Amino acid sequence: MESNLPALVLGSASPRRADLLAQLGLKFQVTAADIDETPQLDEAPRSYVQRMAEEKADALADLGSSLLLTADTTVVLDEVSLGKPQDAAQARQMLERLSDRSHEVYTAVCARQGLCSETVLVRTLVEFAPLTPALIDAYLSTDEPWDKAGAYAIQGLAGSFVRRIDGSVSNVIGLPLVETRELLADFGLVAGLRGGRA
Ligand SMILES: Cc1cn([C@H]2C[C@H](O)[C@@H](COP(=O)(O)OP(=O)(O)OP(=O)(O)O)O2)c(=O)[nH]c1=O
Repeated sequence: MESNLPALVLGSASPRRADLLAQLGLKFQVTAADIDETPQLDEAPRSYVQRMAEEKADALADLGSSLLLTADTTVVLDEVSLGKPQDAAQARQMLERLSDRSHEVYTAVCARQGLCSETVLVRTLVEFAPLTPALIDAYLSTDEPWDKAGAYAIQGLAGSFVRRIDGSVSNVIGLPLVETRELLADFGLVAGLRGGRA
């Protein structure tokens, strides 16, 4: 049976995305797409993440008949994208701005097989509690802010920053599981959901 299924490839260097995709109980291979992630002038964050997910798929165009899955996540505050912090000063500034208010997290997921391509965009609203300077200092002394959009990881210590969340948590971590499962089903790949270890 399994040999009739399309081979699934996750086009991502994010270990979080690989862990989330594994939760669907599907076998897949991982390969990273290296693209220029510079936003275009006046590009809206929603358009930006969709373009990024699709350009990651474009960059891995030679995967033959495999079903390719790529994604991009950004944190949005006042209509402005907060990407990954470049240094500690930028990470601090992001966390100060996120403190005591709500922001949006968008993830775009692109599934592509041959000429067939579908992209979904998922939004989660996250409200942070007030973050004191001491708390931000302590957080910056960990590894967590690095390589994360908005300089935080909801799945780690920053889980205690979150007062309220409206929407998908997996979307914030980098791959919305409901929408990804449904997207893969559109391409005939049904989540395994067998042999769980939880
Ligand atoms: C907000 C938030 C982001 N993140 C991560 C998810 C993504 O890995 C990262 C956003 O960067 P992305 O550019 O979306 O992804 P990536 O560069 O890590 O991987 P690739 O482009 O190869 O797929 O931030 C968390 O892990 N937890 C969080 O709470």
